[in-house]
Amino acid sequence: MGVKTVSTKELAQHSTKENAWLVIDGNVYDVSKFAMLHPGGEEILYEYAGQDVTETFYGLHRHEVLAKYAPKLLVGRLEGTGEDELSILPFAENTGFQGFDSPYWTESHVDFRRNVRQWLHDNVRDAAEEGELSGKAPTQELFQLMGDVGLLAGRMGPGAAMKYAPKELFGLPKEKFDYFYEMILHEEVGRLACPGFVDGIGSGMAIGLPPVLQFGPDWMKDKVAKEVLSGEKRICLAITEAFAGSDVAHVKTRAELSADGTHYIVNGTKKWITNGHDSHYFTTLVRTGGEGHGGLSFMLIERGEGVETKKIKTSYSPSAGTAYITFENVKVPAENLIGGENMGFLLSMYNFVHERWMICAYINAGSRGMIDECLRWTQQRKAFGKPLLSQPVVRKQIGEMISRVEAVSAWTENITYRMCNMPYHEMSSKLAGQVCLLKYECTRVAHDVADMAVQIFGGRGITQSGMGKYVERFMRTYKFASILGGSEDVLIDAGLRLSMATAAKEFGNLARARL
Ligand code: HEM
Repeated sequence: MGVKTVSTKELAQHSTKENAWLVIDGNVYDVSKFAMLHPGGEEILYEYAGQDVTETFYGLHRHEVLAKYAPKLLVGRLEGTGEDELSILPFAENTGFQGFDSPYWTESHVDFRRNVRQWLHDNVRDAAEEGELSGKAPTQELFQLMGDVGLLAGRMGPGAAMKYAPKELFGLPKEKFDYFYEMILHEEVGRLACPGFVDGIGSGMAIGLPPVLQFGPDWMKDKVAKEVLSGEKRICLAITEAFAGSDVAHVKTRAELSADGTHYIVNGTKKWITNGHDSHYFTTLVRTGGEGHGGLSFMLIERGEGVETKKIKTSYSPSAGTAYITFENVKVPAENLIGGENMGFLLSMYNFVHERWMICAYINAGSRGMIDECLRWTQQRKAFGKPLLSQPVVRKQIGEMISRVEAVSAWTENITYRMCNMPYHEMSSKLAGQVCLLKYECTRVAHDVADMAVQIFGGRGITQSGMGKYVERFMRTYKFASILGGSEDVLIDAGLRLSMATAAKEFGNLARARL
């Protein structure tokens, strides 16, 4: 459960020697007993009892002080400063959630976001912080909770997954669920700012289950989607190899069909597989035919004999379960083939639009979170006798962050609107180029935003605990978004090529002549 919310009235009642509470960064600490042990003296703490001492505190202590004492002294969070509430700082939320009109966001979306944020705060935030630091995988209990509330199905998006979703997702009837609601889910998990853990709670599923849902046989959908979306089991997408990252056509893992046609024997390795270490199922790209992209197929491989997974240490928390996978003479029933032999490359392209769009929503939330962090910090932190925010050079940097984030958010909304208005197969081809370019720009913005945020936070922006910890984490991990799901340099080129191809297909010879 989340921490207790302390009202300002309750805080005021704890302003005596016997009952001394202090506020630092919105957290309320009980220092009544600690005061006599305080190296800086007892009386000084009583003097400030019942008050917000954030500024004074940071003028005298290092952040580690809090990391050490907070667990013992923490009472709760002061009302109005909660991480579960919609921020009123300009641009710290999408402005459609700050009282401005929007063609996309309605009251229902506002309620939905509030409900999701509150639920994540109560059920996930503490586990996420803990898991991000310890590297432990999210628990089975948490997966089941997420299944019950529809968070797992919701992160798959509207359409096929809704068959396996509960009747309501965070109070919204599932029939009303569309890509804008889904976008809120990705943004809100992104906002937890625990990138490794957040990938651990379903990123493998969000990319590994779509091939099953879109192209798998009915038995597979009903069994696997039900188990995964209820939180009972885990699935991941096993495409990349040490030999082939974004260059999918060079995948080497081989599947040989047995002489009687009943099963395949799979041999090979996969690398950088998100959630691979803890997955029960692997949606795997294998070579069933000749060289190049025409010889690839997708199949569902269940963990069993011959399947080995080893954790890879990456820049974010091992709670993501990023794995190196070895398939050694793994026997896979022929019925586990997804979408027909040698169709794998096409199928993998088909799902990229949704995957890349999802990464955009997620990383934009991270970039926006940096605006929030910087606005809070620069009002609080004084340098050369005045708050940082009163320095034009600091305002220029934050202004630049805001302009860039607002631009990519608006572009993401625009594409989301298109997704809501075309069937899945159409969006997978028509929006392919647009989403490549969108993802390129979102992660470029994240790069610049991370850089500026660290500059603004100074030493704290490179410190893993204390005020700058989210900035440090963002700086250390935003690159995941720019590499996973197709790396930036590949996407900027593919974006234009695919858009040209779509235009030629759509408008035929006329377009070709003009192109
Ligand atoms: C939860 C609240 C607090 C904790 C856990 C805490 C803890 C500590 C610790 C561990 C030190 C030793 C020096 C260090 O390691 O940085 C220290 C020093 C000090 N503290 Fe606190 N403190 C708290 C609140 C405050 C407040 C509110 C004030 C003043 C308004 C204050 C004033 C001082 C002073 C003046 C020193 C001595 C600094 C020096 O030697 O340069 N502390 N505190």
